[in-house]
Amino acid sequence: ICRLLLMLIPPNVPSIEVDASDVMDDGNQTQENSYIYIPPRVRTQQQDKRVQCYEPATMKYLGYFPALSRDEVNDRVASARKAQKEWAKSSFKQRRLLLRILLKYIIEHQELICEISSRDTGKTIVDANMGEIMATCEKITWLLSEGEKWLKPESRSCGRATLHKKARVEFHPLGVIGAIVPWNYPFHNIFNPVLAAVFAGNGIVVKVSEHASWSGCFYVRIIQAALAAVGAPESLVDVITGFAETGEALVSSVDKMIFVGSTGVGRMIMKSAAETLIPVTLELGGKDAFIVCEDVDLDHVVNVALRASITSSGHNCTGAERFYVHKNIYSSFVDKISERVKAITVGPPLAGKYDMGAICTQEQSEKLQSLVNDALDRGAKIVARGTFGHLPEGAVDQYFPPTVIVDVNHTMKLMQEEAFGPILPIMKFSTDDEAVRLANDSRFGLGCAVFSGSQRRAKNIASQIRSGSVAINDFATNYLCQSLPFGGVKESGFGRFAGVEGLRACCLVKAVVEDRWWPYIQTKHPKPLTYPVADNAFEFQMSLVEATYGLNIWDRLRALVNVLKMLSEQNTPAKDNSAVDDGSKRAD
Ligand SMILES: NC(=O)c1ccc[n+]([C@@H]2O[C@H](COP(=O)([O-])OP(=O)(O)OC[C@H]3O[C@@H](n4cnc5c(N)ncnc54)[C@H](O)[C@@H]3O)[C@@H](O)[C@H]2O)c1
Repeated sequence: ICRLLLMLIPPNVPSIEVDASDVMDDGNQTQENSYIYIPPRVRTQQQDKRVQCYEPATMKYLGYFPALSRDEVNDRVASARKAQKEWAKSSFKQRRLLLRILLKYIIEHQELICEISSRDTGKTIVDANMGEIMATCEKITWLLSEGEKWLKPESRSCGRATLHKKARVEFHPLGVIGAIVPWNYPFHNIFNPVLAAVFAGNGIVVKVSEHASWSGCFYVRIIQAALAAVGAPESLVDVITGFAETGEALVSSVDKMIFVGSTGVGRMIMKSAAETLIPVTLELGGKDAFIVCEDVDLDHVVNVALRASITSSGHNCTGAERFYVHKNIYSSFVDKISERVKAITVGPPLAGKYDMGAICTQEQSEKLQSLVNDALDRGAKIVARGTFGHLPEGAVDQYFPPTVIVDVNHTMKLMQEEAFGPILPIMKFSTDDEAVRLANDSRFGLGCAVFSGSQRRAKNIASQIRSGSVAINDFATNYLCQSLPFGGVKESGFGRFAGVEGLRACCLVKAVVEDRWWPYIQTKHPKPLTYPVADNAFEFQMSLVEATYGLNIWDRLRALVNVLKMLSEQNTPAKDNSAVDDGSKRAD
């Protein structure tokens, strides 16, 4: 009752001021663009020294940030390390206040956060709100209510040999965590590792993507303002900009790496981490299956399928990328989804009401087209595409409409490689076993969704899919349950970054034992085992093992009697051990 009453009293959470004047001074995309960015045809690299930022939806130039050198990265990590020494002593009360301040700011500034994300990535503000804000608020709320519970020392049972002990696991901060993150959710991708790391008492330095540095450099101001408000050093959390070299420098200077990105780069991160032997969490690509049995409510599933593949222009690691639909409803599913896709409007998200925005990079747009071309060359057919709105001149190549493709099979790259875009390839299946086989025929294993009118049938299929998560009769809702771990298997990576497992993965997990009845009962080595060991030491040890662990009570009792007998006998210490000088002589 007290808890309930307390919930009715709004907590006194201070507000923070974050200067956004420079980021929002020219945010209206309906205005004439005077400065259009033309990205170089070759991929930008570290030697360019600058990370150039532009709006994917309009190609309007946003500015640049430095590509930090190894020394500069080391300096940033050193500052975070210094700050962490202080923060490690903070109470959970102080850490919760930090989270509440952030939550308050986020809720009061949703529009600002979403517009900035939209400008930097090309997604709509509705998608930004769903993917950036909601997921982050869920994480904060979960940490507020359960974070301390999962980081408190946890009692563990003692074994038979250590009945006189108390055992527990303690969760200490690791130090400074490094995170290298992609561009798809620039707000959430920063907040997600930062919240867990800082709540567990760590410092953290996040290397943002070269394709979403502009927003990242604003979002970190929010975190630093909140740190200042709770009296913590601002350098505890930092955001750094650059390309691969900057990322590599980060890997070699931190105590743990959280990498979220492509499988290829994940491999490189693991190699670099081997040098300093730090733990790594690899959250890599996906090619999630979306299985639809014949007994579903088709209209409902079509709605979910569209969100699963088109949200955030399809830039989702757990986006639905392979649709397997039962042969009995295959045609109706294809017809319904095609009709809906044709009505989806695509355009610059801040210039009008569009369902889907731009593709974040031109490179990504080209990759989507090449996957589609490969499929078409091998006999696939496009049955529906979304509708373009008024596309800004100079940014036309940034748009790729949602595309429904049929007659696909697993020889096509489209069914094997991650697309990370709004493409819906649909295949039919005849039996549940076939659906499982098709879903598992992938290098990736991140998420999966299974739909059936029978919950039991859906669960049965889901249990056979080799993936880090599965949503039954829904899509990716596991990500909104922030108590759950998130991560994959196979080429989707390993380690978990959300939930209890993700929070504890930010910790030095320390096993501690101490005497239960100190100082009255302590470990005392039995006489035959004290140095120099007795002649019957091995016999004694064997009896001790049987008396402690034997399966049969009579054998255990017999062994116990033996143990007691040997203890009571005069234990003759092995004589003349010093004579063993050349390794060949044995004591008498
Ligand atoms: N599993 C997940 O949770 C998850 C979530 C979001 C995105 N992703 C994946 O991210 C990918 C898309 O993002 P991306 O194109 O930005 O990925 P990416 O792998 O190209 O880049 C990710 C980050 O790694 C950095 N980087 C590149 N080379 C590096 C190196 N040698 N050493 C250190 N850092 C280096 C980049 O600068 C960037 O910040 C997709 O594969 C997607 O599935 C996974």
